[in-house]
Amino acid sequence: MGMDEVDAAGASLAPSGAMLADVYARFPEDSSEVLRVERLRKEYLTGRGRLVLFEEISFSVARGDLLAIVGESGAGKSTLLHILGALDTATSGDVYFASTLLNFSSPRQSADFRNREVGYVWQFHYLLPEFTAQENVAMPLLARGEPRKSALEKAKHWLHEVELGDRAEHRSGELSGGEQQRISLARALITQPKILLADEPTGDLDGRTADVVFSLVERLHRSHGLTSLIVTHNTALAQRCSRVLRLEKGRIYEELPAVGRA
Ligand SMILES: Nc1ncnc2c1ncn2[C@@H]1O[C@H](COP(=O)(O)OP(=O)(O)OP(=O)(O)O)[C@@H](O)[C@H]1O
Repeated sequence: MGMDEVDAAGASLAPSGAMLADVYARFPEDSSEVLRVERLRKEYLTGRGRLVLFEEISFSVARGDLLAIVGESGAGKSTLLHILGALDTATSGDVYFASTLLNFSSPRQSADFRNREVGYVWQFHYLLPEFTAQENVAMPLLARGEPRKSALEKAKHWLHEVELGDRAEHRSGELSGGEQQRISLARALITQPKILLADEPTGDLDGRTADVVFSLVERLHRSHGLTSLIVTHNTALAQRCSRVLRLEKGRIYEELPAVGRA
């Protein structure tokens, strides 16, 4: 498969240091660029010296992209996803969200960005086993202070969206791995995030269950007009995405679409 190194798109950029509040004000509905990464570098200082994970990587993500991030174990895929979701910071380089530089001056500001704009699904679901499926899905809204009744109503709706409407009262610990992952997808989407970030969402599941969960991600991605970035080792699932970015030896490459892929 041929690979082309990705270039940053040439759209105009907001002035450096623009405040987070601007993100909301400046997100025009017809804007097609959701994320832009410019010359991103991440390194760790370890006991054995400097570990450069990636350097000078640049790419942009358009609204509606279903983008797979692939690469060898240890290539830095999770780290990249964490930086894009404001859970980690780069050593240098910039991340723009809707043309505005993410430049948080406090942990509270970055938490606010995450809570409003980003939905996360992890390989391990992090559901609270003693709480019902409905309560788990409602959790991000309850954490924001939304009244319990309306948070639970919305959670019921999202459980239907992931085809688990009949499991609302079940404790999450009583459900299967695939069902728990569908609940964590509903929990990620209940806040109606602008981007969905998923780190190996099917990594813990058998092949058939992985297919069910991924098909659900595809359907919700389409029906809710999401922009989704998915780290995966599963090449068959990656090939079902609209774009595939490969992290390799500290650089990022866009894989050309397979012949015949839509
Ligand atoms: N805080 C840290 N300090 C030092 N090294 C770290 C730290 N966090 C991660 N690393 C190293 O960075 C590298 C990339 O980790 P990362 O989890 O991003 O890779 P990955 O591509 O997602 O791997 P996998 O596919 O195995 O999950 C690893 O070698 C890891 O040991």
